[in-house]
Amino acid sequence: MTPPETTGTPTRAGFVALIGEPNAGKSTLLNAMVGAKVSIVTHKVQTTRARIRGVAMEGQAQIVFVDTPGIFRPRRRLDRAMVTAAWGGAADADIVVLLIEAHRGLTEGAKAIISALKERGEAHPVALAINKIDRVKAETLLALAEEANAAYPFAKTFMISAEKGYGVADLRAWLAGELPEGPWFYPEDQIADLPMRQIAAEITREKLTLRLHEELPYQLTVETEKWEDRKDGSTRIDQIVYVAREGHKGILLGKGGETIKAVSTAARAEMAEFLGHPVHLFLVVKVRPNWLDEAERYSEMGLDFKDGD
Ligand SMILES: Nc1nc2c(ncn2[C@@H]2O[C@H](COP(=O)(O)OP(=O)(O)OP(=O)(O)O)[C@@H](O)[C@H]2O)c(=O)[nH]1
Repeated sequence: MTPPETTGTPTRAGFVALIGEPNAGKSTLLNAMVGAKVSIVTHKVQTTRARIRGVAMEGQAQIVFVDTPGIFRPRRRLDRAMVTAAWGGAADADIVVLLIEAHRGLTEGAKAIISALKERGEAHPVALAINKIDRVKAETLLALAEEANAAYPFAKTFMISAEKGYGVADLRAWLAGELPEGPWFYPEDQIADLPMRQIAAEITREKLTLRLHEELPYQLTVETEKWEDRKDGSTRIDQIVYVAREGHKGILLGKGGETIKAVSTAARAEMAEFLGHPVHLFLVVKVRPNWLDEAERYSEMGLDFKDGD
């Protein structure tokens, strides 16, 4: 086969939001499309504000899965307000995939999500994935697909079993083809540990917040620059704390660097606990005056590093 780069196949990249009731199988599906490492991590972290749950490569396309953080987690009936709030994540997405469970059918929760999709006048394509098809008969499935498509004009319907892997490749290939043409968001060698990089950045940010209280400069971001799993079982993590002004740098460093040292110690301990092995953390504070432009760029990408939300 001719390599893609010589055929002139354009690269594609974009964001996909998986939505659905708790237990619909979102994590299992993500796992099947991205790789096991990712959802083990994301399952542990429910409070992180980082929204990237994983990145899958499909041919020349980079599919970035974004989360709808915490919103669909509560184990009670979905009400309108919750569903509406969930769009924080889905609004950033180029494509939305609604997961429903084959054996449960079009539940009240699923209907509430569909109403919200309609109310919003969702402009992006919404695909329906009927999951857990291993649990029902074919006739049931067809009837459910019909019922759901009568309720909403889904761009496409997939019948899948996230657990057994049925239909997952088809869904992924379709998603890849629907994404807009454009350059990839992330270098390929960062994809596997991207969610972990984000979680590590969130941890440092949280420690900064705890330490600095209201002194915390509003314009502050933490980025994980390097992530290196070492042969001795430890991980080296290099992070940059960006501030907008020289004066902020002083606040972060503290007298004789004591503030940043304390933050680093606390953050390292939490990262080590999270990963279950030793961590070497290196923090650098840098001034990036054009931070606001950058923030806009990140928020376009579905990342949310802004303060105060
Ligand atoms: N039989 C069957 N079970 C599945 C399938 N996909 C997922 N499950 C099971 O359904 C349960 C819920 O799956 P999760 O992936 O955790 O669901 P989720 O939507 O991420 O749930 P929340 O994290 O609560 O939002 C798990 O016990 C899975 O093993 C499937 O295709 N077939």
